[in-house]
Amino acid sequence: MSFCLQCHQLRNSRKQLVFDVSKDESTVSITVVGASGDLAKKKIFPALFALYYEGCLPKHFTIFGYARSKMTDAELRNMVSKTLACRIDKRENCGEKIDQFLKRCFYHSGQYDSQENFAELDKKLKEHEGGRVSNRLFYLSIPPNIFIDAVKCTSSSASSGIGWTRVIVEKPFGRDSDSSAALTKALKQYLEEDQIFRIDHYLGKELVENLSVLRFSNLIFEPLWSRQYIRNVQLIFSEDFGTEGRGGYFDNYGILRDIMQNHLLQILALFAMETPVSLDAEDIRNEKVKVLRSMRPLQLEDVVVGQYKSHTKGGVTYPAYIDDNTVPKGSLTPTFAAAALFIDNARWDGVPFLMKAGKALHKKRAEIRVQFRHVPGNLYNQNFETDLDQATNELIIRVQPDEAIDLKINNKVPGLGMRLDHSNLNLHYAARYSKEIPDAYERLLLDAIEGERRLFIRSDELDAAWALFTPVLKELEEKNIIPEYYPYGSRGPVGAHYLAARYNVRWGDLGI
Ligand SMILES: NC(=O)C1=CN([C@@H]2O[C@H](COP(=O)(O)OP(=O)(O)OC[C@H]3O[C@@H](n4cnc5c(N)ncnc54)[C@H](OP(=O)(O)O)[C@@H]3O)[C@@H](O)[C@H]2O)C=CC1
Ligand SMILES: O=C1O[C@H](COP(=O)(O)O)[C@@H](O)[C@H](O)[C@H]1O
Repeated sequence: MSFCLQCHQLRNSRKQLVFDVSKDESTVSITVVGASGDLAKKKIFPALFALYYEGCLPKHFTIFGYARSKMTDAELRNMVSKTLACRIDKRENCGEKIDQFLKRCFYHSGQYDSQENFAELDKKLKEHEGGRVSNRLFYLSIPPNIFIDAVKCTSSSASSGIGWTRVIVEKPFGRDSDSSAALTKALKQYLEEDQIFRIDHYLGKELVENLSVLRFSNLIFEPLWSRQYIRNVQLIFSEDFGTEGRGGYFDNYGILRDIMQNHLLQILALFAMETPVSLDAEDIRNEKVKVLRSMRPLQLEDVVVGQYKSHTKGGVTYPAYIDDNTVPKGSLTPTFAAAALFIDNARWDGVPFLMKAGKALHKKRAEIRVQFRHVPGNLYNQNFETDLDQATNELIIRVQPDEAIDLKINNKVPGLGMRLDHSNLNLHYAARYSKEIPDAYERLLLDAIEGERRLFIRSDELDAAWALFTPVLKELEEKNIIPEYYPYGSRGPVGAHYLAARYNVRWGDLGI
């Protein structure tokens, strides 16, 4: 019961309350299409369990796995149980809760383009729904080339009769403006825009959600949030592993499409948008679209691309990107990119927004760094021991790991002299809050169940995002631009530093 209460508190703090966990007699059926796959195992089933554990799923719910692989209900439960055992074992009464959860999980094997197989699924769903008002959520966790087949079959043969039907679509949403528009058009043949939940899981990360709170509920930040006080903004993503097993997918997309055009650009839009009229999904997304449309399409001279090469360290040899068997020989696909973007509006004119994203780098990290301008006529310029560039204030929002907000300030070193030092005012989540931070997929799945669209991508947002990246992606490919090779586990290509230097920027993560 305490779990339900927690969830009620969570819900009540949200604007839209769609159902009451304890009283609602309607049912929610969640079908994970592609249930045998990597994402389903790694993220979707664990997130669904976490929601169940927290009492956030409605009283009547059923989870179905759907894929071509032959599996019985017991085999699906076994697969889910294994993945849960290795991920969520720290919670109280976890074993008991897992058993209860698994009893609500079922499996149906079928093709993604078979109306007949989806009609069989529909029949099973109806049996479980027991004549209640049925709401159905389909999570398409399948490769993009079969999205449309699955959407067509879902909408014609397995959608809910009386309740709602929603479909979560995973990225990639196309690979350029044209393919994205074609995907949107195809989806809209079968679904209304308000049934489509395009997921960008970075929007579900705690510190990304907190970005608007930080800006709009603290007097001390919003007045500084402009070209007048901010020198540059850096959006940094790095992983300390390579494509490992996903090279086949990755090679068709590359880091600009895999991370920058979506995750980092979404963060940028939230960071830079004007104050929305309200916290309603449409108001927020309107502002995001506006700021994206005020941006200049990325220019080739403002991009540096790299690819990781093999490296031996401590007797271990780490593979090159092209050593992955699923990657075509001689592939030039970038596994690293740095880019400078600009927003041509009154607030941000001339402020470089620098992005850096890479795989197989020295650290796993995602952060936003805001470097403020110098203090004009600073009385203490002579008292710094380091160069003045390092004496500017910096706000660091660490999205992961070890979620934190640090504000770098200057202070006097205690003592009789007058020496200045830099220190961090910090909010480190692990120290401040004992509760575990929910995974992004938990938040987003709950939002989709509740019909909250704020953290999902609208089709015009997608168009605006692709308009910024499509020209440069075409140019990189047409001109066969050779990436700068960087050793696996390094800090990436030196070109990223030259690019930043062109705009008088020093990457803030250099010293860490
Ligand atoms: N994995 C990740 O970390 C992330 C994935 N995504 C996106 O989520 C979606 C799912 O990803 P992921 O789980 O990694 O994908 P998988 O490659 O694991 O595919 C999921 C399932 O789809 C079926 N499938 C795979 N290839 C084909 C094919 N060519 N034709 C028909 N069915 C196929 C398989 O099930 P079966 O054979 O049983 O039918 C497979 O288990 C993709 O759109 C991906 O881009 C997004 C972010 C991160
Ligand atoms: O969408 C993707 O994200 C993951 C990184 O997600 P995170 O939550 O673990 O930071 C990335 O590895 C993958 O290539 C990409 O498709």
